[in-house]
Formats: sequence, C-alpha cells, structure tokens
Amino acid sequence: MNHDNSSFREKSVVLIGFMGVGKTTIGEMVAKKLYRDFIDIDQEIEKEYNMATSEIFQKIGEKAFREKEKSVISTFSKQKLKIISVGGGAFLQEEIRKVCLEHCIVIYLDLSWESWKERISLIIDSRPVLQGRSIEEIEELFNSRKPIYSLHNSKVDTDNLEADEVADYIVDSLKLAWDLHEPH
Ligand SMILES: Nc1ncnc2c1ncn2[C@@H]1O[C@H](COP(=O)(O)OP(=O)(O)O)[C@@H](O)[C@H]1O
Ligand SMILES: O=C(O)C1=C[C@@H](OP(=O)(O)O)[C@@H](O)[C@H](O)C1
Ligand SMILES: [Mg+2]
Repeated sequence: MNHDNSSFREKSVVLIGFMGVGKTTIGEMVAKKLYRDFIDIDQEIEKEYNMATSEIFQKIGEKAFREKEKSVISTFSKQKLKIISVGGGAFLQEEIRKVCLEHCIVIYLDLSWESWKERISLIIDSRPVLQGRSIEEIEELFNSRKPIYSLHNSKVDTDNLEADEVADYIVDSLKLAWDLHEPH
C-alpha cells in the first residue's frame, strides 16, 4: 500500500544484504540503466565526515556511525526516484527497516556463504566489522545477520551472476512491477 500517497513508479529503490554482496556496485549500475540518481549511504556518511568508514569507526566509533546512518537513510528514503544502497548493518536498526519499507521498494541481494567466502579479500580492508574476526566468526555473523534481511519486497539470488547481470535482472523486475501497478 502507498502510505505516503506517492505513485508506486516514483518510489525509491533500496538495496539491502550482507557486506560485499554487491549493493554499491549493482546499485550504481541500476541507477545508470534507469537514469536515476544513485545514493550510497556509506559514501554520504564518508563525505560528511571527510573520512573513510574504517577511520570513522576508529576515531568516532561505531555508535556515532550508526546514528549518522539512521539520519542519512531517513532523509534519502523519503525522497523519490532514487536508487539507494545501504550498508549491510543498516537493517539492524528497526527505525531504518521501518522507514525504508514504508517509503521504498526494498530489494534483498542474497548470496550463499560459499560464494561470499571467495570475495573476502576484495572487501576486508575497507570493512571494519570484518577485521580481527576469524573466518568462523565471520560465518557466524553472516548467518546471524540473515533474519534482518528477511523483511523485503523482493529477493534476488546473486550466486553465479555477474554484477551487470544482477543489475539487468533488477531493472527488468522493476519494469514488470511498474507495469502491473499502472492504473487501468
Ligand atoms: N555479482 C558480483 N560478482 C562478482 N563480484 C562482485 C559482484 N558484485 C560485486 N562484486 C565485487 O565485490 C566487491 C564488493 O562489492 P560492493 O558493491 O562494494 O558490495 P557491498 O556494497 O554490498 O558491500 C567489489 O569488489 C565488487 O566489484
Ligand atoms: O555490515 C556492516 O555492518 C557494514 C557494512 C558496510 O557497508 P557494505 O554493506 O556496503 O559493505 C559499511 O556500512 C560499514 O562498514 C558497516
Ligand atoms: Mg556498499
């Protein structure tokens, strides 16, 4: 239902899922394909502090990062026609889940642990939450985070797909959904 009375077609799209599933990469591609603005919440926070996420965690702390994450998401999720990638920990906060699900189309990018493991070297340096944890601890975190992503409007299984293929799939699904919601 459209609680905010905006048309379904204008709703912003929010990508959720665990760190490294491809939210930032794929979100940017989807935005380009749909001629929409792309907002990466981590990049917005980094711009505000003029620091990389790891540095923010180190110098200001995770708590402040999470507060900023909440206020930035609250602002952007209420705007129309955006493609928004949120950090993998954002949905831990109930207020963030609520505001995104109320105003946006929430798409969950899913990836199996086996495939995710292959990607760890690409992301470890820029993800403070993963640093200092053993692979077993990261697997535990991966599994423990799963329930927070269960609230979504649509799920995409990204195993064995290139980022571009996932983006194409999302664009096609959105176009179908928009056509179905067109008033007759
Ligand atoms: N579908 C994919 N297949 C292979 N590698 C991918 C895919 N999606 C993203 N990547 C790579 O994984 C890394 C993390 O992607 P990123 O978009 O930053 O994820 P997130 O924003 O979810 O943390 C990047 O190096 C990116 O190039
Ligand atoms: O899952 C998390 O707790 C985090 C995920 C990161 O974003 P990505 O999911 O884009 O990597 C970033 O917000 C921060 O490092 C914390
Ligand atoms: Mg990201």
